[in-house]
Amino acid sequence: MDTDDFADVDPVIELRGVRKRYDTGGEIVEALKGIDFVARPGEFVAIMGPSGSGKSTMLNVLGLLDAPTEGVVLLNGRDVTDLSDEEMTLERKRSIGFVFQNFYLIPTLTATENVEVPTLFDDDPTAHDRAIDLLSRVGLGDRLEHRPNQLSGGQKQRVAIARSLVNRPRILLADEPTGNLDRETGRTILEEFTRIKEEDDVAVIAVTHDSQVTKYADRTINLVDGLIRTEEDDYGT
Ligand SMILES: Nc1ncnc2c1ncn2[C@@H]1O[C@H](COP(=O)(O)OP(=O)(O)OP(=O)(O)O)[C@@H](O)[C@H]1O
Repeated sequence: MDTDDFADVDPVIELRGVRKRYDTGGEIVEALKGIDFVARPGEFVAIMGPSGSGKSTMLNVLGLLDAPTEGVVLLNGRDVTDLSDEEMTLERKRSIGFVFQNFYLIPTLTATENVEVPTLFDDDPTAHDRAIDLLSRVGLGDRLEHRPNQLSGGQKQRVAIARSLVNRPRILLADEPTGNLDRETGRTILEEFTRIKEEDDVAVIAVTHDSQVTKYADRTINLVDGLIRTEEDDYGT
């Protein structure tokens, strides 16, 4: 798909004029200083930038984990900026999956049970089969009953990816997804992201310091001091 094709697709998430200020006991830190950003289904966007430039803050705002101080967040075209915490949690659960650098798997649960965790309160009889299917898709069909300490780093990250997809999100947010992995394992995770965006039409957005990630991304946003400084795409424009 080139940029023009993407321009016809409605954004799944959009930030308009987003500012985020933190008040740390009198000292005001402005982590985001006016961010305009759009992600569409089926694209992979990398967010890079120096330490303290606002990457995690931006990811938290995109993930509805943190509300902007100013500006608007649109999810599937709907303004979700002023929703209550409860509504926000529901929207997050419906539309957004998270993958973190440290995997955050529960050590006492098997791979399948870990993938099922986000569905635990849903009384959804299909969740178990979906968990098995997702684990098979990420190449762990023969590791279903393994616990995290019986899995390699890359396998743990793949369990975390399967878990992030169990509620069929439209957006996958990843915070340093290759940060704790060797280069080759990181590559398999990035190939997984590519497959997910293509097959499931998910928007994948990853914060990273790893230049390998940008090779797989369709676009790379560079944040500097709370602002998008440059944007590069791989569409040849
Ligand atoms: N909860 C918070 N309270 C106060 N200040 C915060 C908070 N979270 C972030 N900040 C500040 O906002 C700025 C941006 O932080 P942020 O974590 O978004 O940067 P980052 O680009 O993700 O950095 P890193 O690459 O080191 O993780 C920094 O100056 C940071 O100190």
